[in-house]
Amino acid sequence: MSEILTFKDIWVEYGEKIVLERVSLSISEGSFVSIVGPSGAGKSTFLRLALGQEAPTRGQVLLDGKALLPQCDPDRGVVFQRYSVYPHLTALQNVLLGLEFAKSPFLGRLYGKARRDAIQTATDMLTAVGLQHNLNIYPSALSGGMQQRLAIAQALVKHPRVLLLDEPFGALDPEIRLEMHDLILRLWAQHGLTILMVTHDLQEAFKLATRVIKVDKRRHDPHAPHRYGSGIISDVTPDKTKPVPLDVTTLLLPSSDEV
Ligand SMILES: Nc1ncnc2c1ncn2[C@@H]1O[C@H](COP(=O)(O)OP(=O)(O)OP(=O)(O)O)[C@@H](O)[C@H]1O
Repeated sequence: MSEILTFKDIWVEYGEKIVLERVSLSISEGSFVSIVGPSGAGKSTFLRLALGQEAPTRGQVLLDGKALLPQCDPDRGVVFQRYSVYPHLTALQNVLLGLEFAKSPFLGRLYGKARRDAIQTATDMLTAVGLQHNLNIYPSALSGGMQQRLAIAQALVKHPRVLLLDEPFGALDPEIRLEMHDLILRLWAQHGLTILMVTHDLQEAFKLATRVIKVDKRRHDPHAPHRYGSGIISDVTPDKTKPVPLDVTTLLLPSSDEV
């Protein structure tokens, strides 16, 4: 499998605070990578780097071997835990808007056949996530799970190659979470996506991902906690032939060459 995203010796610093240090990682096209780690370890920062929303202080992020442009582009789509969708637009308008801006960046509006085609594409995408009966509903009238389905449709309609998920199921009930797991695995396979997902839920990470990466500090200075940043302390390939063990924390213990 070819590499799609590469992080080369990344450092992220905010003033004196070092958030990430010496992070190097290659992500193969088609993989499902989950990033786990304690709160504040820099997981979302990782996603912002992959999205191009933020540039590293040092090091490089490459997409297909080329430096990432400091902006979002159609190659990457993103879904956050909440507030990914526009509350004043219906489900259909939310998904359509992305297509209109992709095809008509200045006006953000399509006309005639181009608009009819875009409406069909948006409807198909909403059908793929199970929202075909809610096209004209506003997000406030959708359940949390349905809002996340809408956010996924909005991200996928532009056919990104990389889908970035920041705790996408974190606010959902356990039963809805399981439905969303099935949905995301189906879309991952159908669309040939590469997925990078941040989650606090280790069971979720091991169930969904083909690779689980833990970020945490490799070294601590008790007098100056901001002095050292997080790095990759373990990089695990879950065994998909076996059920996820109840206690997966032991699988994420740092290997001696990673500390
Ligand atoms: N723009 C910024 N300026 C200063 N510090 C920042 C900025 N953005 C993030 N940080 C700090 O970087 C650290 C990592 O933040 P990040 O949101 O990436 O962590 P996280 O692992 O995703 O945390 P959580 O699991 O709680 O969401 C935090 O200490 C945060 O306060």
